[in-house]
Amino acid sequence: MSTIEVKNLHFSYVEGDEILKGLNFVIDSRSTAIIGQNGAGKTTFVKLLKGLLKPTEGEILLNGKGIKDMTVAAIAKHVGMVFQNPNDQIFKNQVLDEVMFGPLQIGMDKETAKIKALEALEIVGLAEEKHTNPYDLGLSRRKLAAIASILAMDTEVIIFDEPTIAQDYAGKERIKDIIRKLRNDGKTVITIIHDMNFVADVFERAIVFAQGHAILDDSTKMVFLQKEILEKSYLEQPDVMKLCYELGFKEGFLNVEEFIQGKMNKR
Ligand SMILES: Nc1ncnc2c1ncn2[C@@H]1O[C@H](COP(=O)(O)OP(=O)(O)OP(=O)(O)O)[C@@H](O)[C@H]1O
Repeated sequence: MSTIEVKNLHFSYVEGDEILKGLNFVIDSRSTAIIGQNGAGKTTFVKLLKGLLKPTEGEILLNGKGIKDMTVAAIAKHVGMVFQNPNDQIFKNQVLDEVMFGPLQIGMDKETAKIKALEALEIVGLAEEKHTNPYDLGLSRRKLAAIASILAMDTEVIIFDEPTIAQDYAGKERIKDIIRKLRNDGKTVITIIHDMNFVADVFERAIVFAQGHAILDDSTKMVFLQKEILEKSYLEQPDVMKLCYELGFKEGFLNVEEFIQGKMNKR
């Protein structure tokens, strides 16, 4: 289990226009969703975490070491990131080669890289497609191939940027299982996401970014109970929670399973 400490983190692309205005939190073992309206600075934050951008002030410590003192290649051995658009990530002609590329880049030997790649393809449900050209896969399965290529690197930290875009129900369920498995395997999972129902189903912690600050940071349930603050940040509660309030229930249930469980317990 790795530790990530974010200390007084500031960032500006353009001088005088701060995007991040002093973030402070510690990422722990809980699976964490980062939510917030468009332009809130979520992607900027994860780019800082990957070392692709440098803070203008403050720092991020990975296992106690300042990220700004590490090379992007050194950070890549610890932090893997699945990009929003798989086309930004995929460039090999065969799924297996694509999924082996990341592990080889971070110094894994060929044999281990192949084993890790085949395992990862199994996890995302693409074992049968190892010889397929990734561009012959539809967008949702291409995205799963991109996820496999990061899983195969076996990094301690895995970041997903909008994993559910272009996924149908089955794809979303598979990605939920992947995130739960990673978390249970002791990986640190951080996900930028706009789909609040997905957040409610999977993540243990939610951090809300707004105007350069982390304005809420708590268990997913506690965050979603802050209806007024969420509305000010142009965020919605999950559908089941909204429905329960509309129907007059006092409790804030996150999803169908929790609702059924809560009602059964009262019988
Ligand atoms: N390379 C860049 N140069 C200048 N400004 C940028 C650059 N990249 C992002 N920005 C600006 O920084 C702000 C934060 O962008 P960022 O992509 O981090 O937000 P986000 O919360 O990830 O948004 P979204 O949910 O739309 O992906 C936005 O106002 C954006 O226009």
